[in-house]
Amino acid sequence: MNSMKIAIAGASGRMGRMLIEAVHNADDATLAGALDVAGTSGIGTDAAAFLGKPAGVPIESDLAKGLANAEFLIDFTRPEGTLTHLEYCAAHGIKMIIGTTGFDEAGKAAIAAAAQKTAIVFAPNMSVGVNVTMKLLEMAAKSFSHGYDIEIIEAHHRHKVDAPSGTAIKMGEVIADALGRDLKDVAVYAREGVTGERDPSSIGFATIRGGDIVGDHTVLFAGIGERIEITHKSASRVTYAHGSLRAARFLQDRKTGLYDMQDVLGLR
Ligand SMILES: NC(=O)C1=CN([C@@H]2O[C@H](COP(=O)(O)OP(=O)(O)OC[C@H]3O[C@@H](n4cnc5c(N)ncnc54)[C@H](OP(=O)(O)O)[C@@H]3O)[C@@H](O)[C@H]2O)C=CC1
Ligand SMILES: O=C(O)C1=N[C@H](C(=O)O)C[C@H](O)C1
Repeated sequence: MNSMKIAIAGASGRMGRMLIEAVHNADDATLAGALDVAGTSGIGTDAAAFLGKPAGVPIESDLAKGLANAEFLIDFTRPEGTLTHLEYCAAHGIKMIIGTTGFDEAGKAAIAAAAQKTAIVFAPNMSVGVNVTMKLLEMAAKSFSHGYDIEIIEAHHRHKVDAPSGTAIKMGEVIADALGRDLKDVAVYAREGVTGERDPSSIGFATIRGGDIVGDHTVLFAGIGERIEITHKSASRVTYAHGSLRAARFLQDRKTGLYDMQDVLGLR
């Protein structure tokens, strides 16, 4: 069996460390590189030192050095970092698993363009549970298409920098698609002051940030006399790391193309 040679971007980050541990524990993967931002304290240190099991892989800021031995890059960083890595990976045929959230339309278009040169899985949430929840939401949205107000509530840790979460936005898109609406037309991201009555076609978002919440998402379908809540709660980031490794396995025999976790998990 060929071991997948995987590099990790954002190696010192919350997800970066979780991914390094997951690669270390996987029978079919080898840590082949690690990237982080120039000038940060981890540069030059062993990427797996925090596990007490050095891997002989230094954290690099130079992409040519950090990706010299890599077939895959798993990237959970920030949009500007991912887009820099994307250009290099597309030029060198390195497959990407992108978990970063917070891209604007131009960033998403750049990822789609790069997927003509290399194979990419791009998803705001790599957990099996969230991706199955997306299917439940599609079914629920069709059933509750009239008479039910739809609100998406998400909660994350105090360090999260983007809002609403990429997962919440994706849930909104899935629901809007199922209802034949365009999320851009119906999303309400904030309410304050005299807002007027709720537009029945709108999809509302509410964001909570606090403590060490890993990631909670609830979609509320509120009708007259009843309400339905579909909730997913992450208790550990390990599910995102394991999903990322499934995505790498899925890309093994693909050279180009843009995929998401629905493709990886056979849920489409
Ligand atoms: N798809 C999914 O399943 C999941 C997605 N995420 C997303 O992953 C991303 C990272 O989350 P998390 O690990 O919690 O964040 P962290 O802030 O803990 O880690 C981010 C890492 O990326 C590095 N980084 C920051 N800016 C750049 C840049 N411009 N270029 C290269 N590297 C950079 C950081 O370095 P430094 O510390 O030096 O700034 C850090 O090492 C977020 O967008 C989050 O929403 C998170 C969990 C699951
Ligand atoms: O930043 C996080 O932590 C998470 N981000 C992703 C998102 O924005 O949806 C996925 C998960 O909820 C954790």
